[in-house]
Amino acid sequence: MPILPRQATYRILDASINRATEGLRTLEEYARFVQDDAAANACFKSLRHDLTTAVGRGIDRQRLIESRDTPGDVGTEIREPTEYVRSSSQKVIAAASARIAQSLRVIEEYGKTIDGRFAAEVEQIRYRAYQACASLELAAFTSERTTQLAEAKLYLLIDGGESEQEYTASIERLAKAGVDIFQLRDHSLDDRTLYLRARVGAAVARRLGRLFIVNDRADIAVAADADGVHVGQDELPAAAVRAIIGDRRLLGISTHSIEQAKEAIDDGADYIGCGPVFAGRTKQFDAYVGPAFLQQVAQSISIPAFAIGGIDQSNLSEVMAAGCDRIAVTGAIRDAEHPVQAAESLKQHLLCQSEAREST
Ligand SMILES: Cc1ncc(COP(=O)(O)OP(=O)(O)O)c(N)n1
Ligand SMILES: Cc1nc(C(=O)O)sc1CCOP(=O)(O)O
Ligand SMILES: [Mg+2]
Repeated sequence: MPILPRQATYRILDASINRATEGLRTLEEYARFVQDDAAANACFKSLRHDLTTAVGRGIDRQRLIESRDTPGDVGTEIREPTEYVRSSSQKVIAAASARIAQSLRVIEEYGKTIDGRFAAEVEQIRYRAYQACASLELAAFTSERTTQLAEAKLYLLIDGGESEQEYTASIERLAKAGVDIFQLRDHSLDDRTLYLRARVGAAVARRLGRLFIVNDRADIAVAADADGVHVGQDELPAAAVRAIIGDRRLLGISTHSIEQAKEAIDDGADYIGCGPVFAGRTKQFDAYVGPAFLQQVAQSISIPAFAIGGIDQSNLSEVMAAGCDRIAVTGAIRDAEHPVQAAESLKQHLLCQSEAREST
């Protein structure tokens, strides 16, 4: 007497095999068409093929098909609201990876009631799938970051706020108002608080599809799982930062001349800050680069470049006339009477400029 009704076991196996192969196919397509990664594509294809071969060897296909009863399946009507929402390709990968891992485990467990050798084969496929899914998910994170960075226009430097609640509520409001990148820059916080703010800020920003960068501190950026770190000319050199953050997180470097901008690219920066363009209240300087530097950058720098220093609604047109449609600000939003409206307005002007440029 089998430990489970045979018909039910075959139904479970049939559903789980379909789920696993669909998940593997989802990742195969991503590796092939999004990542152009032939090795990853081949890896998922061989996993799918090996699963089909193992099933063909260990499970009676006729019984599998005969057990299928989709109209009578009480589970097809049950849906979580999140099943219909994938806000990024990385979330598609994460969902497919989870589905593959779960269904392979189900196949393995119920497969044991039919054929132990089949279950052992599926176990090996499951281990290989874990590794392949993790690699692809990490690669998806990286390309998502790069895409978000390439599309970013409005970058805001923030402090840690009066309280964690006020800080996260502000990030949420300003992300919805159009801020694409947040940078935590707060020299008054102790390391523990800086880390805690970075961690919660990075999580909130990720949930809202925004990037989160930590100022100066590569160690805290990694510990808090932020998207990257921003360093200045007198701080850790790029190679030392990379040794801490790796290749998957973003590196931003402050530049004050075209020579520094070119050097930053050679050093592997993902983006640069270009300033100080104008005088502002956040940080004092002896000299200002003005829009002339932005013009040089627009003509010869290929990575994303954010103009910074005293930029607000009153001088944004000068920045844009210099060919720059990306800005990093503090005071223009922090000190505005209505920060949300200030962010919305800056973003709208930046997007108009980009659209006008793309259409010419
Ligand atoms: C986007 C961006 N650009 C420039 C800076 C300035 O960095 P740095 O020169 O290191 O000065 P501090 O911010 O550390 O005072 C920045 N933070 N962000
Ligand atoms: C922190 C910082 N770095 C700058 C640079 O040019 O490197 S300008 C700057 C201050 C940015 O704040 P605000 O928008 O209020 O001027
Ligand atoms: Mg710095």
